[in-house]
Amino acid sequence: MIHLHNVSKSFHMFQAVQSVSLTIEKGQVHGIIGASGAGKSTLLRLINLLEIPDAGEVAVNGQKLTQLNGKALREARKSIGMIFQHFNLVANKTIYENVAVSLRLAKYPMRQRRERVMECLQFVGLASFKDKYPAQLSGGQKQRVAIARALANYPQVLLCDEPTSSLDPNTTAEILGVLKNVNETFGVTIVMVSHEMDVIKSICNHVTVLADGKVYDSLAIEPKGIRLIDDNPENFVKQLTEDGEWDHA
Ligand SMILES: Nc1ncnc2c1ncn2[C@@H]1O[C@H](COP(=O)(O)OP(=O)(O)OP(=O)(O)O)[C@@H](O)[C@H]1O
Repeated sequence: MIHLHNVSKSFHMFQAVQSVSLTIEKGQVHGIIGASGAGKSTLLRLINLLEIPDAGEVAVNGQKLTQLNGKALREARKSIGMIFQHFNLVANKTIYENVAVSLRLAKYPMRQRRERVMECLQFVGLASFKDKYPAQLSGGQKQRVAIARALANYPQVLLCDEPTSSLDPNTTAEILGVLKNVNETFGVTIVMVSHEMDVIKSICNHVTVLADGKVYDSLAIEPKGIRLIDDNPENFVKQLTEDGEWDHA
């Protein structure tokens, strides 16, 4: 489904990604983890050619993206959705318009746009928020809108760049639940960058560990499931005053 072959990317002489080869099979929830600066986001952005590689080959759905440009690349990108840490919603557009914009850009048939927007908002549980603006939503709700927008064009791949890093633990769990549902319901292959081991272990069934722009290891794992925390204030106080809590750090 996704094949990277000897892909490299430098920024001003600094090699952020160095000759990476990686295969991600259809239907995987594939995590990418590593230290800050390891090249995780750059690697993710190389998959849809948001970053153009200096060398190497990127193929998605059997299409060599690195051999495409202009219209053909835009067309191929429709099958690759993306979400970001800071949601990237358009502040002065309603929730409805934020999702509709991706259909407009993809020249989705005009008459069917409304139905498709509402289908996607329903999937993420936010149909009743359609006339609100991003500033009126919580972080978790904004990320759900971003997921609806990314799903609008029926992608086969969803790239997630630190999708839960701005969220509290229980909202993180909620978003991970939505992503798992996207994978299971539509068979969408998910590639998720995160620096949080708990996030990676919860839903990923394959993980690539990056170090200094190179693949350190790539392995199959058994997802541990999504863990909710008790966010009752009593529990916070209890945890703050209990001995041995530092072990959790
Ligand atoms: N557009 C850019 N211009 C210059 N340098 C860049 C650019 N994008 C990334 N880099 C550099 O490339 C290296 C890898 O960055 P990248 O964001 O891919 O790492 P990361 O593993 O995702 O890090 P973090 O977890 O901190 O986000 C970093 O040293 C970064 O400063």
